[in-house]
Amino acid sequence: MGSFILAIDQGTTSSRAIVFDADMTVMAVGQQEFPQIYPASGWVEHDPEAIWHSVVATVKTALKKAKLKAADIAAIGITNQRETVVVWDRETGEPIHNAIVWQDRRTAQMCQKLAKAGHEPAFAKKTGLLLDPYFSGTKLAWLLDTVKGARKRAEKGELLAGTIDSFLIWRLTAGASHVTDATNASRTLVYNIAKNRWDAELLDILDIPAAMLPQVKDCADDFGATDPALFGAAIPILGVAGDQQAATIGQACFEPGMIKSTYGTGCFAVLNTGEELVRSKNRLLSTIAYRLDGKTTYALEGSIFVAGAAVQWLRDGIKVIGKAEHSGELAAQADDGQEVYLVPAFVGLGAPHWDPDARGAMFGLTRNTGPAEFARAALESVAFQTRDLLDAMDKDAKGVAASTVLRVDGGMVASDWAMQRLADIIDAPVDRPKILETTALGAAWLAGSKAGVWPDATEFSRKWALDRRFEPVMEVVERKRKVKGWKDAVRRTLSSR
Ligand SMILES: Nc1ncnc2c1ncn2[C@@H]1O[C@H](COP(=O)(O)OP(=O)(O)O)[C@@H](O)[C@H]1O
Ligand SMILES: O=P(O)(O)OC[C@H](O)CO
Repeated sequence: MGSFILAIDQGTTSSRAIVFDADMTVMAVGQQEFPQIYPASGWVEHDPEAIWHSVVATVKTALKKAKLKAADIAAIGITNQRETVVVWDRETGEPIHNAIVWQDRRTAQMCQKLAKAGHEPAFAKKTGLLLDPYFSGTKLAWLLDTVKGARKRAEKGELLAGTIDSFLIWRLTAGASHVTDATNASRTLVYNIAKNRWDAELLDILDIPAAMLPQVKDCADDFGATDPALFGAAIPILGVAGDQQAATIGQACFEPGMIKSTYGTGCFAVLNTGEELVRSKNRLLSTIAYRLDGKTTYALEGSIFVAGAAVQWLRDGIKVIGKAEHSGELAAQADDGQEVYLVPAFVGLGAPHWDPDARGAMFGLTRNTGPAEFARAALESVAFQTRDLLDAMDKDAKGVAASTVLRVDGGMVASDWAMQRLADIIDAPVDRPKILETTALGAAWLAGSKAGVWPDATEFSRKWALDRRFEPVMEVVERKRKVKGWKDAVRRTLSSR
């Protein structure tokens, strides 16, 4: 057996495969973007075949770049965009529909109906989540309601369902393994996080046949082995976690009270609450941080749907920048005298507002407003939203968030300007680690420690290394004025329902 670890990071906009050596150093990266499909306003889909091909291609690229063979890899760790759901045929492995992506709002009405019927408390108590279209449950119900004959076929055991990890493992193992891990299960709206099992009552409410769901495993576990025909030899899959939980692990947030915030397409702040399942009174999510050796560690999570996506909008939507990395430079040129706010509710608002019907808005525009003010407003919106999450966490977890440094990662943290503004707005230090592939690192640690080639959590935590700390420098008066302006902008953007 080799000593290298391969992480597959299947994200919202691209798939990545990363080879790490036994010292946890990145040796090679394969990356491929795939198309986003927007069939209607607020709808977002992915072609599961495009995802599958991108994963196989990036694994091959990473192995080639690292000059390694499949037999050199000790284990694979998989991490993935969460909540996105696929239904496929057990015999052929073919999906019956495109994957419905976490950002998709098509089940907003279904969620409203369920809430009106009085079901929200049961969902919240058992899953730690809210009745929002974000989660997999109502998306799966929609597929069963909409694709002809799907529910009957699912009842007969002909169709299987799963989040992206589950679909990939099914394909990687040539149909030998229909499994998922506890973190991915905790995002489905039908998994009881206190009892650690699929919940019969919730499945019944959504009319989802239990037979189509995967077996739920620990995050470091035996998930099956890859079909030798794919990469030349069978490789064991020993680690799986949803990408935000994998980033929590990769940032070594193993102690209660530690927080990481990841800035990819969206932004997800996760606070480790230890073995205690903390219930939020401020509309945050209770979720599973990880489950190791049968022991569950819980977290409070704040989920923002648009972070790096606001930078993509600057680049692809209004075309004021040519590349994402130009956004900070442009924002730095903005006129201090103009107070321009962007509330990027392009797909509604997530925590703590949970308003699927809100849509984006800008405030404070004048004749002088130009590209620089748009760029600053987009980057600042990410900082303001993070502040809202940390405020909510602080209330739920009794002052813990206020006393903690924020560990950050994800594509957007490459921007020094955005990170400095984040520290200024949240009024706390922001730590950027040396390894920015934190999500992949977390998945690799799960697989590597299970395979016995990587160290335990304590040693892994010791190796976490700081690249740069951003300290807040903004004047108190300016921060207060800006935060007040933001709150006002959000109030005016929320839908009236
Ligand atoms: N230098 C930068 N400044 C600001 N935003 C950036 C920068 N580089 C990348 N981004 C943003 O980061 C996001 C990509 O991050 P990534 O972690 O790869 O996301 P995902 O896993 O959601 O696909 C994109 O939305 C992009 O606009
Ligand atoms: O693909 P990312 O990094 O934007 O993460 C997506 C989240 O898992 C959605 O919950």
